Amino acid sequence: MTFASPFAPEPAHTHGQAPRTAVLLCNLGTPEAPTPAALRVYLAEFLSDHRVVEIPKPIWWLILHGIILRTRPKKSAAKYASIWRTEGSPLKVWTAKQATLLRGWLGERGHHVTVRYAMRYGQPSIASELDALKAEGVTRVLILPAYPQYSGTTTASVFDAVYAWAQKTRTIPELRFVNHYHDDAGYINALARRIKAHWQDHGRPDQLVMSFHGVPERTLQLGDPYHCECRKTGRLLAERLGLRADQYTLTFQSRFGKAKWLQPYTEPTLVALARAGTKRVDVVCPGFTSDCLETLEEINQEARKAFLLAGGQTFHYIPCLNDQPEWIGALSNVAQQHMAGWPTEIVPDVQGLADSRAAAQALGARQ
Ligand SMILES: C=CC1=C(C)c2cc3[nH]c(cc4nc(cc5[nH]c(cc1n2)c(C)c5CCC(=O)O)C(CCC(=O)O)=C4C)c(C)c3C=C
Ligand SMILES: [Fe+2]
Ligand SMILES: [Fe+2]
Repeated sequence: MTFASPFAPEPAHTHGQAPRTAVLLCNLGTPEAPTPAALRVYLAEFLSDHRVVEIPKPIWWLILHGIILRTRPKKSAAKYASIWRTEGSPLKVWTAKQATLLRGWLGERGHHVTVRYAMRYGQPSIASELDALKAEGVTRVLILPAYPQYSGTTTASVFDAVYAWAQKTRTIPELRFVNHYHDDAGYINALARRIKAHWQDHGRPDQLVMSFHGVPERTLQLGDPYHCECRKTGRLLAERLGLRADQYTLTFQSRFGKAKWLQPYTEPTLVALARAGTKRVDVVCPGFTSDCLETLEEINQEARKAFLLAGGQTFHYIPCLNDQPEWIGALSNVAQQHMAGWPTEIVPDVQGLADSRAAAQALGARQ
């Protein structure tokens, strides 16, 4: 008598194979299309994550399914439609490009490292990409979140998805996790280069606003390091740009729901700056490594409108790091530091491979 195994069957032909290393670049996720139906699927998965919304599950389930998923998909779909590209959602387009460039960057430096990207919500999922890496013979995986600042709502949720996959997997690859790189010199340098290049072409603003995605203020009280890490990124970036404290402002955007979130809020700050007579602001979003809905629509459309309506004269949005070479270099450095001790040269173990194949065949195992 045989029982169904709780672990998915997997090929035995990788037994004895030399270690092979991969980097999995993990980002948030995005809807499949800018339509209410696709938004409903995306938001249902995203907002059901207890890491993202910490309200007790039964109460939240009623609010989510009774109210939010009936109204928000249509509104959000219209916003996504305004930024959608022929190739798809900007977040996915940029993340995919970063993975390709990172693979090339590491390859040119003599490392045989596979690089793939995955999305925490939607496709390609973290589980499907880890399965694909295993099928390619990868035995060591570095999980690299696309978030420089650690937050329980984002970084930890990526890790949850990896652990959930591992719990269903028989042969788990060696895993390493990058928690954060909010103060990495390469990352700060890439941001500074981005901003300086903008100022070379367009002159300087009266005020530089550094806008980070917000989180509920309660997460800070409960010990989440996110607020501190955003502040540190902001301070290091200002130092790198030679800005005085009165030349920049750090704010938090994308508030969701009625609770207090980290302050100051981005849009009210921009309105207050305009009312106080600030003529030109430049807004940069250092916590977002790819342009997405929150930067292209919320900042470059909505916040721009609010600033100009309140009497501001000039609004510049400085794009995210996206495919900037200095940024890809910084990302590759972060990855390499975390792969220390992991050989990244492939040395095929031909005899070991033949032995394990023969042994598996003799037992009738899957090939
Ligand atoms: C409900 C609570 C939310 C928390 C907490 C939150 C934290 C958080 N989010 C990002 C990065 C991104 N968020 C994006 C979109 C987005 N975020 C929320 C809600 C929370 N985020 C929602 C509901 C949405 C979807 C859009 C909408 O309906 O408003 C995106 C953009 C995705 C895209 O497809 O372009 C990013 C990126 C961080 C970094 C963060 C905490 C630190
Ligand atoms: Fe968000
Ligand atoms: Fe702090």
